[in-house]
Amino acid sequence: MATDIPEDQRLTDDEVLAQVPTFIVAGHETTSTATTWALFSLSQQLDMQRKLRAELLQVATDSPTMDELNALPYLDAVVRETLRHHAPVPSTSRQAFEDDAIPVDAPYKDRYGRVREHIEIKKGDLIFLPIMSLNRRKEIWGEDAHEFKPERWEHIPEAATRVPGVWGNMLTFIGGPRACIGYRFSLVEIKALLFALVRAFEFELAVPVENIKRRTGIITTRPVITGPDGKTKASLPLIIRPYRM
Ligand code: HEM
Repeated sequence: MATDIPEDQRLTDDEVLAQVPTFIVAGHETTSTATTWALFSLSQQLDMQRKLRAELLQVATDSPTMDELNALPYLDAVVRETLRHHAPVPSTSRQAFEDDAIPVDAPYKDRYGRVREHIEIKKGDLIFLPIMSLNRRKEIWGEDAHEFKPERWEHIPEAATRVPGVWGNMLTFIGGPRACIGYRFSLVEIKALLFALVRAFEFELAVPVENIKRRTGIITTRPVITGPDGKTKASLPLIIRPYRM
């Protein structure tokens, strides 16, 4: 690899190759799943799809720069809301290296009815992090937390400003030293995909929305439908028409 850095700091060819699966799973599936969910929500909320298209059509070029994409407020709100509402990685876990106490926002009752001021954990405990549930928490986002509403990003609630995620007042890319390293890249990828797709096409669901369920695999959560054979498969059937002004 690069010959202008000291040899002991260079990656070997094997080390470079070993990154490929990580980038395919961590980088490709997550971003494509996020874009799929964005199209799912925009196909249900045609007013939002039209509003987004109107904004995108004001851009004078078919190949905008990253800065041009990032300057589009409604596109930004749609991407934020997609990643909040449909967190492609809906949960993860951590294991405690040592006994510890996790601070909580407000006292709570444990399963024995005792009031607790923090969560006690022991070395080795596994801690499940319900990313999507936290992203949709009514105590943070209000009564409409379970709705897809890009407009909420015009004024986010005060409680959301305290969410310790690495990006966007949500836990979609988690936080701390092992947060997602690819989130900036992913955000601009999703924006570029939606820019090209929503400018050129109109999207509508091809099956009743009740037929589309959510299934979580090892990492990502995707839309699935049940086929005539009774088997579910990852799919989002859409009717796609070229957009004519
Ligand atoms: C919408 C898109 C994405 C989502 C929702 C997402 C989400 C996440 C989450 C939740 C983690 C933490 C996993 C854990 O430790 O339990 C993570 C880690 C990671 N992500 Fe992403 N990611 C996305 C896109 C990307 C992209 C585009 C790349 C690379 C180009 C990437 C590369 C990585 C890598 C390498 C890690 C491991 C970091 C570490 O352990 O230090 N991700 N991602």
